[in-house]
Amino acid sequence: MDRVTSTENAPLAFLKGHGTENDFVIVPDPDNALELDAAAVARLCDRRAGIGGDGLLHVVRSAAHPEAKDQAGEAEWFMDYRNADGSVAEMCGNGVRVFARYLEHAGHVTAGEVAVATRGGVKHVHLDKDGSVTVAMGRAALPEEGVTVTVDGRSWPARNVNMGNPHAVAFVDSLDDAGDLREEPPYAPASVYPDGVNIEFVVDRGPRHVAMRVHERGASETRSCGTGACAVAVATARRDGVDPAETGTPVTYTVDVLGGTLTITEHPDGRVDMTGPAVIVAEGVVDPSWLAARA
Ligand SMILES: N[C@@H](CCC[C@H](N)C(=O)O)C(=O)O
Repeated sequence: MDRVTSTENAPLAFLKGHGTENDFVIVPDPDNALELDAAAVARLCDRRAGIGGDGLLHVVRSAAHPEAKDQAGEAEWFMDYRNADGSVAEMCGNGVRVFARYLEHAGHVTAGEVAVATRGGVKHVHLDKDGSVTVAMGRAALPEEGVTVTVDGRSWPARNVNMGNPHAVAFVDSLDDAGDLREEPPYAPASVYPDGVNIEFVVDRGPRHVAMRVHERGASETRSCGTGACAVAVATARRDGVDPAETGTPVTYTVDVLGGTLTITEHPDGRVDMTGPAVIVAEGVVDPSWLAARA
């Protein structure tokens, strides 16, 4: 049974937003009154039968959510992130920028700094006056073990990078090498990634400039992935023999995604910042009879 609310089928307010065309259904629920189970999330994210999105941003006050209560002192709002298939993820880089844009849109915060609680810890987001949004993503973890990524019988060595969520970054000759990722999903070993993995395919575009495609865990191919772009920038820096911890100088990569461009800076202490757009495109109400039919 799909469960959108536990007690009633009241109209469900939503917004739609995107960051470099990584698009999200936004569901404001300050008091955590809704019971959004996996099936309900998948219905809302369905591009034909629902609203459509790569994921869903459930906007809840940290104090009202059992997974975020301990972050409430630092961040008033919790991004309860769900993938399009209804699965839960630790972090979403584009999502947290769009989440901050929503908080501004709704009048909960003004332009400037906002702290957002996530399953990957509190993220500090800066809403710039020029419309771009920068998020301090934290540090990347790069386990030494290499992994292999396979698509349709072809394999590439890949770098294992964790940005709070898992990534495998493979350097390829052409972005077309990955083929039709929606038809033929890529594979990376479950022994390394027991909870699944986001897989990025990367080509060089110029000095400190790359382009990527991504197959997201729980969402198939998307037009952008913020945590993925950070993983790609850090993996590319190491491939290029650049480590800010050794040089003492920040390094910035431009990462082109299918839906735009993200700018990623890694600092000498390992912190990674990401800058890109975040846009609210629509808001509305889900038809109560549609909700009722699904309940
Ligand atoms: N699109 C997101 C990542 C969303 C979560 C991911 N699919 C996962 O399961 O880890 C981003 O912008 O980072």
